[in-house]
Amino acid sequence: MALKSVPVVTVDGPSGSGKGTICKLLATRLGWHLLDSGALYRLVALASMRHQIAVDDEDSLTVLSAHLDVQFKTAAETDGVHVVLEGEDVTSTIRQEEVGKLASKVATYPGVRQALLERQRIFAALPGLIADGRDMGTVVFPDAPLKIYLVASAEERARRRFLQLQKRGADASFAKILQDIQARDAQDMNRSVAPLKPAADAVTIDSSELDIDAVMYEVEQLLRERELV
Ligand SMILES: Nc1ncnc2c1ncn2[C@@H]1O[C@H](COP(=O)(O)OP(=O)(O)OP(=O)(O)O)[C@@H](O)[C@H]1O
Ligand SMILES: Nc1ccn([C@H]2C[C@H](O)[C@@H](COP(=O)(O)O)O2)c(=O)n1
Repeated sequence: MALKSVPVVTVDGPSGSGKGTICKLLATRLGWHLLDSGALYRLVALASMRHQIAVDDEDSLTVLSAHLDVQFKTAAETDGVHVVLEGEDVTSTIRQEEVGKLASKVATYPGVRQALLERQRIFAALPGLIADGRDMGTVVFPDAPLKIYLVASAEERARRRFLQLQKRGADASFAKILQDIQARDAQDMNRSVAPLKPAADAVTIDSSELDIDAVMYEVEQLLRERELV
């Protein structure tokens, strides 16, 4: 009897384009698994801070990535997935801006990326996987039947982050957020290994002028066209 292959939908794109939002909604609607690959790079960054590993010590960062003690806990009684690093719940800590910036830096190292590759691939399980990241369609799941490249202008992404921070009551400067987004784009797009770029067979969706429902509508159309639902 032939084994049933696992359908994977990849969603790649720059920071703040809405990947996380769309992937969570899709995974919930379809009842599929969800891979937040950025969380893995953020975990390496956080663990390196805690173990005082220098940001330029690629060898130690590679060893750290290969032995990362992490659990993703989904419990019916909790709200979504909880990320546990070395026994401690770090779900909100890994979302901090400084952790994201360091994640983008450690993600430039080939050894770190290689160490995390298999950890990402094992998320592919029936009934299907929604994979959120920068290299899901190009490197991690090159055979995925649907690849989406979600973009939005840097100004619109900065506006969304600004609103998000304002809602949380955080002090935020639009100019600084825009500058950080542009710096992160440059680092993620220009690294030599697995840079952020659309896969040759990806469908690009520009969400600059689309709300979340409109993006979901386009994605669900694509799922139907590819007979994935
Ligand atoms: N189409 C949209 N229209 C308006 N706001 C949006 C849209 N998509 C996402 N947002 C909002 O933009 C913010 C960033 O979205 P999200 O965290 O999903 O982006 P992301 O691409 O996953 O970013 P990162 O890669 O940095 O984790 C959130 O506040 C989200 O609610
Ligand atoms: N597949 C991935 C996912 C993430 N990264 C790096 C680059 C990002 O700037 C950083 C944080 O990601 P986020 O949580 O903001 O999506 O991690 C990567 O290189 N490859």
